[in-house]
Amino acid sequence: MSVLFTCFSGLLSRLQTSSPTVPALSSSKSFSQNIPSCLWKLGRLNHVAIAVPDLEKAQYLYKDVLGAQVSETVALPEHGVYTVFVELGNTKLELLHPLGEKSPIASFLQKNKTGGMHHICIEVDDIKAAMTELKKKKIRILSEEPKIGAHGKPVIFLHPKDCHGVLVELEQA
Ligand SMILES: C[C@@H](C(=O)O)C(=O)SCCNC(=O)CCNC(=O)[C@H](O)C(C)(C)COP(=O)(O)OP(=O)(O)OC[C@H]1O[C@@H](n2cnc3c(N)ncnc32)[C@H](O)[C@@H]1OP(=O)(O)O
Repeated sequence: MSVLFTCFSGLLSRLQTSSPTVPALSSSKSFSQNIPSCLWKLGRLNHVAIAVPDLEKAQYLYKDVLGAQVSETVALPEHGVYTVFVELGNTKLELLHPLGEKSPIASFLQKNKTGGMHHICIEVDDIKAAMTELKKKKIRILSEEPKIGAHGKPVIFLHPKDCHGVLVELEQA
């Protein structure tokens, strides 16, 4: 009962705050088709990841030129990356550099020689529920199970071709 109430009040607040450019609910669809899922929800933007060909130069840019707080380099062999986090207050940047021959960042940098935005990471409140629903909606998840990500929490990646050209990481909040 309380779940239903939460869903319904969430729907009402979305309807009340929706932008005028968002099309109104189609009267041809039944009301139940438009009830948003309530098993899991998106949270805040955790980070934006940037693949860089030279980690030291990128650290220099963010720390010494732009004056940001920049972490030490951490190796994450399970993901095939070196990571550096840049603290921005409301979110973070994650600088990524290839580690090992099979690194996903290596193939990305082959196509984007000077580096570029690699993925965005959004927090979710229930990553398993998210996986179940996204699979039903035919969004490709790039691993069978969540992996432990840079913050020691479970993460999954969604195929960029199913997310309008952006590789999306979901992290358990
Ligand atoms: C530590 C952790 C954390 O933050 O917690 C991390 O960051 S780990 C960060 C590193 N880990 C990951 O990225 C894991 C998830 N990534 C993957 O599974 C892979 O990198 C894929 C995204 C599936 C891409 O695989 P692969 O490079 O073998 O395929 P591919 O080069 O043929 O790419 C297939 C198509 O996707 C596009 N594509 C590839 N990478 C992309 C990206 N990052 N953003 C947007 N589009 C991308 C390609 O241009 C290509 O499009 P066209 O066909 O149109 O040319």
